[in-house]
Amino acid sequence: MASEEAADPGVQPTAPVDPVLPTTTSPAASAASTALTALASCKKSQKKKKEKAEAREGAREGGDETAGRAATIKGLTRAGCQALALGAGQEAVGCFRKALLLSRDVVSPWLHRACAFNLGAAYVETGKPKKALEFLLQSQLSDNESGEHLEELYFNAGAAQEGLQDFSKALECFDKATGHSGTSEAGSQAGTHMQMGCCYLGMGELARATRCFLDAAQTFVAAESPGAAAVALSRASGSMLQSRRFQAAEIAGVLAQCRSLCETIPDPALRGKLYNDIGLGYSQLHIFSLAAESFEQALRLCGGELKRDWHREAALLQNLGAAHNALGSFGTALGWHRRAATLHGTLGNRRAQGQCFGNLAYACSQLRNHEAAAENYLHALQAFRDSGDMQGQWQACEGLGTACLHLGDPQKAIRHYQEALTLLSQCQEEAQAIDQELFTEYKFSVDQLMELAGLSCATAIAKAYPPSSFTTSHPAVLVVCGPGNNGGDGLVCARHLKMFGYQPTVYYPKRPSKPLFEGLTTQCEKMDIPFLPEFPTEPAFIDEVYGVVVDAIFGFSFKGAVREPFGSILSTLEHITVPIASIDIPSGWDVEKGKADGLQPDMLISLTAPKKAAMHFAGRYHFLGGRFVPPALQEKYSLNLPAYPGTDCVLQLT
Ligand SMILES: NC(=O)C1=CN([C@@H]2O[C@H](COP(=O)(O)OP(=O)(O)OC[C@H]3O[C@@H](n4cnc5c(N)ncnc54)[C@H](O)[C@@H]3O)[C@@H](O)[C@H]2O)[C@H](O)CC1
Ligand SMILES: [K+]
Repeated sequence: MASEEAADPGVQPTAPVDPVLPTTTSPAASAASTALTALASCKKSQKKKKEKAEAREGAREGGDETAGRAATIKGLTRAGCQALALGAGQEAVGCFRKALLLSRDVVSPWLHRACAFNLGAAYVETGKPKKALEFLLQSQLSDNESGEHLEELYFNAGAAQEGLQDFSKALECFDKATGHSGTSEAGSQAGTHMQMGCCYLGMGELARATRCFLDAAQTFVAAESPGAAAVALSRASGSMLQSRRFQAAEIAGVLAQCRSLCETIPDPALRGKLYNDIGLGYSQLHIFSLAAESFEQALRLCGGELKRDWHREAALLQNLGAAHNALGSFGTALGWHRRAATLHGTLGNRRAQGQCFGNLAYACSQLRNHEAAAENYLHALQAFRDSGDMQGQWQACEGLGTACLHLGDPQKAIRHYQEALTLLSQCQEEAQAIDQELFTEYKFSVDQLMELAGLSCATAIAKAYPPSSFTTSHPAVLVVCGPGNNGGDGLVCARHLKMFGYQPTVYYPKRPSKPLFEGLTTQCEKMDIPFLPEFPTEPAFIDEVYGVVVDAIFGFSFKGAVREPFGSILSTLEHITVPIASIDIPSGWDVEKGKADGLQPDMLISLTAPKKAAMHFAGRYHFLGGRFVPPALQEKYSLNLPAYPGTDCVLQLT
């Protein structure tokens, strides 16, 4: 079971994840670490740069400037460098700013630019990319500057653009930096590759990101920097896992290389962090034996009593327990679960403690100790109640019900199962409550949200199925729209697809007579989007004419057995071979439980947040769209949504 997610005590636990150290698998985490890496790299080049600036300044000040002013600039520059080296970014900014002001009265334009560069680079360091760019631009060096100086300038400008999440501009700068890197050390070239990898991650281009990280790793190995090389490999494995386009053996190879480099890293903290990331990587690959070994190695490096990282230790204990559950070595798992639960309890991580109790209960039930299982499910239930985790609560109740059945108390089991059902329906009601609140409290209108939802769908489709990937003569898309808002999303999606250069055709058999839907229909008609009078009954016909089918038939309000004409439509769609992109939920699926013998779309675009049924989605592309839930509402309902990259309206989840 996942330590970051609710316990799933009734089923085989899934891969563990680390609640303390986010991996690079979610764009949210990658964006955060992008910024950190950028700053860390800058720091190094910064230091080098300040030293050079000092040297240059010393060499050129000459007799033209008053000796006093030049000496002050020199002193300020040195103080700025020292402040940077000590991590006092603000202080450094203050020194460099004063130096820049003084340099304005100095005749040497070169000196002025050097001071502007220092200030710009310090702003990169302090996480103020906009300001950084302003001064870096003032420092434009001339063409006859040495390549190394230009490399530094472009590197910092790239880091600033990256900070502003303008990844394509950042990549342009990094590209220029590598173009001027002829004589620079291999390490700095590899650093630029790392930054480029982070940019590609931010853009959701995972294969390119992987290539950059792997290139960086190779260069770091050649430069005998095992720590940096291992970090690069760890990032590479993260993007490979996220992209789902790589074979498990390839990813395992990268993890193994990373692991062997770890042995030579002297810094125990970095080694521990990397072993943990490697363990998470192996867990995602379901290689739980190597995951458990890696977590144990990380655990041994958690630090001595004085600077022990208790939070990391708790996460590692939890992950170790989860890995042993997954291996079926329940006897071994018990000890890890108990230690994890105790430590999380001491640290006040009540929800994580509930997850550990849930895992412990599951292990006990597998060992047929149903009394211990029931006791631990009760502890889990209480912890989930305290932390407001509804999903955890119904799962614990379900586990309790099963334990009671085994203990020969069917009446008690029924009561627990009933409670589980009530909690489950409350989860569903919660999703509807968010929906309601968006309209009533936050004063959004349906058409506003529908526009954003439909735009997300068209964007995700364009990302997964670019026109060049179509085997039909035109990028023809069939959009099948149902009678509710899901159908409305489909109409908006069709309109945006047309704007993106696709050739959508709509089938819309049940049209509500409401201004919203009538308006959307007219908009499509005015854009020359054809509406089919009949649905093609032959799956082969659909396969021949269209490259993608958008399923906008039913969303989260679908209930019961499918009524006509949608029953026949869905039966036909079940037999087509071209990819189906389902909006919000594959139509015909139970919102919670899915439908094993129903539509099996190639793509799912979850709106607002993935619905429970999304767990059963087995297609290639899962996107999240509908970037409109205000932060306060996300917080109120503990949505824990991953961060969207930059200004994108969609986020690729798998
Ligand atoms: N707030 C949001 O997150 C937004 C979600 N959007 C989209 O809206 C749908 C949910 O829309 P809703 O109108 O509530 O319902 P549906 O489209 O799922 O369908 C209701 C429609 O279907 C009929 N129906 C129900 N069951 C059956 C059945 N068994 N057989 C036949 N017909 C059935 C019912 O009578 C209604 O007519 C959500 O999933 C998102 O896609 C918004 O667009 C943006 C905001
Ligand atoms: K749908």
